[in-house]
Amino acid sequence: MFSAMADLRSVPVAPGRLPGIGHLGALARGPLEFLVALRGSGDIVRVDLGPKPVYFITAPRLHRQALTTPGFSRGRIYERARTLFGNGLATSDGALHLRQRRLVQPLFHRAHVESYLEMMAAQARALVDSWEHGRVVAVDRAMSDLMLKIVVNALTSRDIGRSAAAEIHRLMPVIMKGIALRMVTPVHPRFDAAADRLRRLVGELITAYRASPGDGSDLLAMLVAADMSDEQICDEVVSLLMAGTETPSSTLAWVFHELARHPSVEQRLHAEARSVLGGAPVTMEALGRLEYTRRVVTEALRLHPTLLFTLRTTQTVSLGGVEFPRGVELAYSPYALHRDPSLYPSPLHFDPDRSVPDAFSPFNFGVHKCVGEHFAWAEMMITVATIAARWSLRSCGPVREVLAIVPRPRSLPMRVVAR
Ligand code: HEM
Repeated sequence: MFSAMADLRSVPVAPGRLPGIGHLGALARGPLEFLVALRGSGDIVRVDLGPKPVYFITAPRLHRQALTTPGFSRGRIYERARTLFGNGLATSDGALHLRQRRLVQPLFHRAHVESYLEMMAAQARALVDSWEHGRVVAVDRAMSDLMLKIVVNALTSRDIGRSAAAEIHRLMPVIMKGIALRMVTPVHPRFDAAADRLRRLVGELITAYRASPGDGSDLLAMLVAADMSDEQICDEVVSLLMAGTETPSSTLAWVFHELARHPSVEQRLHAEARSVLGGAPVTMEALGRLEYTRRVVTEALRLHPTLLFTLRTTQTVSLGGVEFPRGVELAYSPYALHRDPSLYPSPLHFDPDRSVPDAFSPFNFGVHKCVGEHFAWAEMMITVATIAARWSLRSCGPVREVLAIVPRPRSLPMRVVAR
């Protein structure tokens, strides 16, 4: 029968392919540059990274289409992540994912997030109160620590969670540091010990919550009250710790890096933080008035997003005029999509005044859209405004971007200057 669809052989192959190793060499030489350059070869481009080719979606309209059409599962990165972190919302797929999404999503509704604003503001204030004029602080580490504190506090606010919280703070940096290596190696003793301990610790917390449910106001109490096994709750907690710390902390580190390079942006931001917050308690309504702060964070999310997501077809799917049979690997890079000059003129320029197109969605589209989006906006806006109202952070030298799930500054020492 005649089909207007082209088959896989029609998809252009990325330049730099070598016999035997495919594109591994080109990718190793400059992974970020390689991904950004793919769009020059077509809307969908074949990359050979092992025995099976991966088809990279480079056109923003196809990216949205792929995420909102049935026929895709999450692909190889998530399969690997599942063996390490279990079947929580951030890694699960299909019917199990939908069931979990129905249970977890209500916990992140605006109204619930509102109940955490005071805690978020108190944590951000404690950080800025600990700084002194002239001191150099590791802003990347300060942001990771703050974002972890906020998630852990939202998860467990009761006394029985306090000692567990301290240990989670010790374990998470070990896990986050080892994750990239552990994804490609069969063992990693430090990572494995920390991940095991984390699961045991969360298991003990769940037992304590079941024995004494408390007033049910924190996330763990709500998970325990939902219809889930202990193992499933443990997977959800690990999932939230993993998904809920790295991305906002990296985004915030980039915000302060960009502010130091753009004094006029910084001035506007500072003026807004003072006039809107001005010592008043943080409310959703006040966050809504931090319009310029939102633009600054949005621009950091555009320029410094997640590197890569994978997909796999679960049935025959038509995309961009090509017919993909079942079992084909696809991928897309928000990092590359957000640097497409047809959508973002002068894409490397940090410009909070640029207008963003519908295709822009740092929290993604479709069934896996970030469940923590409201939470993330609240904690990031509160952090930026709280710091900006008191301090200016000055650069201490050049900053290198490192390859990671969310490419982040290698280290970000900055000098704290009183305003
Ligand atoms: C700057 C901050 C954040 C960004 C840019 C971000 C981005 C994303 C993106 C792009 C996805 C979709 C992944 C996919 O398609 O497979 C996602 C999913 C998810 N995020 Fe976030 N996220 C952020 C903060 C958070 C926070 C603070 C939490 C929780 C406290 C969170 C929890 C999750 C979870 C559980 C999922 C999986 C949702 C699902 O598959 O149903 N995220 N996030």
